[in-house]
Amino acid sequence: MEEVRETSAWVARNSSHVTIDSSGLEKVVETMKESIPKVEWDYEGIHYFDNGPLTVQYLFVLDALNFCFWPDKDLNYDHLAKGLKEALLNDHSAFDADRLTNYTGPQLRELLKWPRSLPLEEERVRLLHEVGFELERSFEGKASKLVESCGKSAVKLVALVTRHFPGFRDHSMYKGHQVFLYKRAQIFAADLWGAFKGQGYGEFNDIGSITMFADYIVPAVLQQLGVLKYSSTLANAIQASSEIGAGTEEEVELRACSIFAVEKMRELLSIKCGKQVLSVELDLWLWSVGVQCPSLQHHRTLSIYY
Ligand SMILES: Nc1nc2c(c(CN[C@H]3C=C[C@H](O)[C@@H]3O)cn2[C@@H]2O[C@H](COP(=O)(O)O)[C@@H](O)[C@H]2O)c(=O)[nH]1
Repeated sequence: MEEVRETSAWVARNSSHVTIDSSGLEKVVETMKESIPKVEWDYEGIHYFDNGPLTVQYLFVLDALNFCFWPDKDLNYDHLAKGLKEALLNDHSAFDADRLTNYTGPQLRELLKWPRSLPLEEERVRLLHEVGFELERSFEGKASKLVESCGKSAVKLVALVTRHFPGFRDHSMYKGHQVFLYKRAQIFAADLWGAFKGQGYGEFNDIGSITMFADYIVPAVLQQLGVLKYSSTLANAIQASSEIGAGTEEEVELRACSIFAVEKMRELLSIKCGKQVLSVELDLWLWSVGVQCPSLQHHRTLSIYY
């Protein structure tokens, strides 16, 4: 994703609140010299998988809803994945395109077995409708058709998803520049690659083009590792759990600098240790470290993008 890499690098060069500490970065790479931590996709055992097109439909619905869990302190990503998996095991047609266009908030809650309103519930429902409607209109109702039309290119898949589904157009304006972050579109490609182990629906000749997925967990991990440094105002706001507005300089910098830092980490691993590693692999390792650390303080932004 050249536009994600280039625009994130531009933010990192012009950043006011977040900086990348090169000695912190080198230290982390140093610890990885011996062995690069490798985390298995679905190490948690929470995902639906049947090696076929229904898995693709599951992953697309999952990533359409893969954002903003923190406003409910008891809710997390695992609930979404497990809930959707259960729903599909109980009813194989639960994610048929025509069903997706009709879900209501209470039905979505019931599907996920969640006892109260979901964060940004109306947006979640709207995005499900958008997915169902556009899959039906352009892809015979099937996310697998969308993937098949990408000729084993993750870059094409991200382009196609963002072209057809406005809810996946994760971008911001920053100091007069358009910045592309594309977290959920890229993670969809990565989830396919991980779930299908690089084969079939998960075969992409250019998986190395995907960047890390700028969410709220990985920036916090990078900060804890000493790779990212925050201005004192930003550090205090995160510490106090104050909301950081979507599209503010602080928010864009947190996300874009994380992308840039992981790209630098990958480059350094290659230069210093001769080890070729994918940003997707670094991302999963960093994310798994973050979600296993309950005291991690992350930034709080209400957003449909991550
Ligand atoms: N960068 C990055 N962010 C990721 C994921 C994943 C899950 N990936 C699946 C793929 C393989 C694994 O086996 C996982 O099952 C979720 N998130 C983000 O985290 C946040 C949720 O946090 P919490 O509220 O604590 O549950 C939220 O923004 C969510 O969008 C990832 O891989 N990378």
